[in-house]
Amino acid sequence: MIGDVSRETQGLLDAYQEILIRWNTKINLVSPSSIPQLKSRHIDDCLQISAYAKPDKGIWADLGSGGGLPGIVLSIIFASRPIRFILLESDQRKATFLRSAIRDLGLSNAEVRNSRIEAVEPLNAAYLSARALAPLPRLMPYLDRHLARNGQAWLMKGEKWQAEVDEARQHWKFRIEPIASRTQTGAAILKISEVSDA
Ligand SMILES: C[S@@+](CC[C@H](N)C(=O)[O-])C[C@H]1O[C@@H](n2cnc3c(N)ncnc32)[C@H](O)[C@@H]1O
Repeated sequence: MIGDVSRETQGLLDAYQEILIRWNTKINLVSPSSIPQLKSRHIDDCLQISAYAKPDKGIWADLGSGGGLPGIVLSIIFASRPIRFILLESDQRKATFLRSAIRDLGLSNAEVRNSRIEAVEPLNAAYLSARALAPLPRLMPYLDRHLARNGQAWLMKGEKWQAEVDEARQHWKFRIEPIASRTQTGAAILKISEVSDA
């Protein structure tokens, strides 16, 4: 378990996992082989962000949400804050899943855009997240498009994160705070802000 959550929040996290498992038999939301470790491999992984991010208000854009990781997990955790979660997902079936899960969980703070990230109007998001979407050099134009000037991006990266940062630095200036993952050796959560062209 990462972080203490209320009984109500835990109930929503449990309900989300049940919905995800049910839909995963029809749509590949997460790798079927990872289902037995759904909590440790996926939910706790995403909960790490909530241990560090302290969002106060504004839009939180989750790019390439897929099965709702971390978008739905964070909208559950931050349900009592004045944050509006916008989940961007280009795959129609996954977007249908996300809308259904949001409705079933009663998450009034979350909405889905079934569109490509690069086709959505700039969101001016105070917060942004992405997990398993693309290498950092390909994420940077998305941050440039959707992150507000003083915004923070929370990117969940695998063990090659340092090489991705070095490559991204060739074209972009940004401030970075890497946080070692507690769920995957060598992986990191990158807090990125102050993005501009190099
Ligand atoms: C590998 S999955 C990761 C999903 C989820 N974030 C997770 O950690 O399980 C990447 C997701 O991003 C979506 N995606 C990829 N490129 C996209 C784009 N340009 N715009 C919107 N969604 C995109 C895919 O449809 C897919 O659901």
